[in-house]
Amino acid sequence: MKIAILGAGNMGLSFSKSFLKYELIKPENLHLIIRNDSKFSKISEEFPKSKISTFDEVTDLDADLIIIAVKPQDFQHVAENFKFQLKENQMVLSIMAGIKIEKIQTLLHHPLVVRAMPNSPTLLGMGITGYTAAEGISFSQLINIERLLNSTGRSVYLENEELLDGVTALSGSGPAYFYYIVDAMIKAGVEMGIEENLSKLFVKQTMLGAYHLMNNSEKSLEELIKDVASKGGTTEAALKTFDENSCKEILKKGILNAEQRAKELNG
Ligand SMILES: NC(=O)C1=CN([C@@H]2O[C@H](COP(=O)(O)OP(=O)(O)OC[C@H]3O[C@@H](n4cnc5c(N)ncnc54)[C@H](O)[C@@H]3O)[C@@H](O)[C@H]2O)C=CC1
Ligand SMILES: O=C(O)[C@@H]1CCC=N1
Repeated sequence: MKIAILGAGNMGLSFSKSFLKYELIKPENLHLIIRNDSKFSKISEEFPKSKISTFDEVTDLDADLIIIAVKPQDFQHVAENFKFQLKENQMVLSIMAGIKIEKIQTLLHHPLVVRAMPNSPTLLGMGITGYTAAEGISFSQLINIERLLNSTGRSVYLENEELLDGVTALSGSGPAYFYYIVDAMIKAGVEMGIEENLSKLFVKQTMLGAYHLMNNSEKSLEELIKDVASKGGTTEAALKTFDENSCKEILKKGILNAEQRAKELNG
């Protein structure tokens, strides 16, 4: 299989590394397409055997799968400035937030589009991707794509494309919410006089341990909270402040706002 990555940024390169790591493609069969020359030498050092071209240089694209990993805001420009024609049997996999399959099909004049929403832990093979496909894509074509996605972590097929905006808001953006909470905890530690490095260690190990406990427990989240929060104790004092300030509601509101933004990105 030959794969072209249109937009070799964070996600495009994470995907590329996973495909090579799990030997799903040969490095010679990977074609990285970049906006301009500025990152050429850095990328060619990382991918010495792969083909690297700038967008304007590509006049013919010899790939079975083209992964579109540019920002949604750049997509229209990209689609209108293709110097190559997509061939009938080429598959397109978009990981752009918000942009619907129908819009991609229309702008690319091409029916074979799969839309996916990964997240940044794909870099470690620990991501999760929700994906859906245009009508007319065969089961075996879909399985091939799923095999690639699974090299970046887990993947879940969704029948209903509308849900992908929710997935974007939940797991696509999710790592940033997690870092945001971790950051607030580390800063609280520093304010209480704990050295920053130590505060980081306490918080990161707490998140790791709590994740595993949650994952290995039969108990509900409420019960797990109860296990930590002793009556009249410290945790209860913290949770009271969170509830008084509607923390959970605010987090939920933010996530719904992310979903709304995904819908707006389709234009
Ligand atoms: N960063 C994340 O955690 C996630 C991002 N996404 C989606 O992945 C896509 C890429 O996001 P990132 O990798 O974070 O952005 P990025 O900015 O790191 O990568 C985008 C790349 O596209 C390149 N580009 C722009 N125009 C181009 C052109 N005409 N030809 C070739 N390359 C061009 C840019 O130079 C840049 O390197 C976005 O559509 C985003 O919605 C999806 C899930 C998670
Ligand atoms: O923030 C964004 O728009 C992209 C989509 C999900 C994560 N990053």
